[in-house]
Amino acid sequence: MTKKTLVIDDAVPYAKEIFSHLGEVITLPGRDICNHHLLNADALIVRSRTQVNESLLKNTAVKYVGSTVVGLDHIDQHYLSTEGITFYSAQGCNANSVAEYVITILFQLAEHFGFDLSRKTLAIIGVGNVGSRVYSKAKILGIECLLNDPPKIEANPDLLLNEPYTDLDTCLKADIITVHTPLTSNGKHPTLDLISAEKLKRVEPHQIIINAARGGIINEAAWSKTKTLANIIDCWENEPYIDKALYDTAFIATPHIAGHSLDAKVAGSSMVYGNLCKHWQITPDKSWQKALPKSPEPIEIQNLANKQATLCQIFSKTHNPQADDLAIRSENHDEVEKKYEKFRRNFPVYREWQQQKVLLPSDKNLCNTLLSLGFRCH
Ligand SMILES: NC(=O)C1=CN([C@@H]2O[C@H](COP(=O)(O)OP(=O)(O)OC[C@H]3O[C@@H](n4cnc5c(N)ncnc54)[C@H](O)[C@@H]3O)[C@@H](O)[C@H]2O)C=CC1
Ligand SMILES: O=C(O)C(=O)[C@H](O)COP(=O)(O)O
Repeated sequence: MTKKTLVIDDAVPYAKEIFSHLGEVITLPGRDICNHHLLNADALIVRSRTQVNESLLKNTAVKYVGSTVVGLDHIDQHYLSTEGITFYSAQGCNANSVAEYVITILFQLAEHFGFDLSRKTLAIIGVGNVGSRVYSKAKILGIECLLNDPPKIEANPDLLLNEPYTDLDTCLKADIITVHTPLTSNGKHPTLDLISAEKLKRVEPHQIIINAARGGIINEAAWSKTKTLANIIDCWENEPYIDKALYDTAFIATPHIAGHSLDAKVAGSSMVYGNLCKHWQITPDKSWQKALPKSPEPIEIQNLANKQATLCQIFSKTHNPQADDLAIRSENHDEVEKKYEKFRRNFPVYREWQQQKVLLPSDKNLCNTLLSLGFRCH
């Protein structure tokens, strides 16, 4: 059997450890992968920075494309299927990471502005892998939610009976609005400009808007002119050349890192690896898992005034999006754009809640909440 060649985005962690037993592994920055690198490649494994389309793949040997992330807007799936190229993407791999980012920020906002989250409504638009995890965590934390997901309701109308699904306009009246849809411009429920300039006119100054899904779902030009209590932006149009006016409005602006926990990245790689082994009918080799780091040191907490403050402290110790904001923040916008990709390519390692142990004083209620959220308590 001839040795296979795999071209892999160098931001795929443990690419060599995981994939080398399948063939020769060539790693390249995702944005730099070009047609000529793929002429003799059997498989291409990407994250979100490689546009996978005809101009990339024409006349190459590639017969398998794996994406270790979730968004599909950079993949021309129609082209892949007409050319008989197998495609797999690691759906759900980073859902916990994004949900933890959103929940941490909600607690940071509550502490900063001095409000009680249990008195606010949270609208979740797009209730798939990420949105449903935001919902389940918010429920555990006593936050009232509204949900919007027309494709999901069409497939399963019974959801309306038991869950707080409603229309988009009602969701847009919630205190906090967070979007978790894909970016799509076709089909029955396109999301490009879903929260349009017209819809943003009805947003009021006490509201909070979060976009950790994709730039373009919320109309950026209109959003930057909309008065809100806080804007949280992780995903932007034209990354890394992000809109200065919108950036200047952000309470927290991060460079598309909500899904960047180590656990999410490794899950993405591992899912693609499992699928490729199946596709090539090769028995998977799990020895790469020895290369993974151990769980982090336990989190020690101080007794704070109330449960919300204590949870904010714990969440922020697992991963603090405000530090990611500071890492790229500058008065000089050109500087922000320069730092944007550099920071995400050298992103500090952090672990999800399921890997975290909290050293707690004897507070049963707090401990039960943390256990329900996936933490371990000691
Ligand atoms: N910031 C980051 O690092 C990350 C961002 N993402 C983005 O978040 C998006 C969501 O991720 P997942 O939950 O894993 O995807 P998913 O496919 O599991 O869920 C998306 C949900 O949105 C719903 N939806 C589609 N069109 C809609 C519309 N017009 N209105 C309301 N709902 C609609 C779908 O029915 C589905 O339930 C991804 O497509 C990706 O663009 C995902 C992971 C990491
Ligand atoms: O899964 C997705 O979709 C995302 O947005 C990823 O978190 C993006 O990760 P990168 O490939 O851009 O590091």
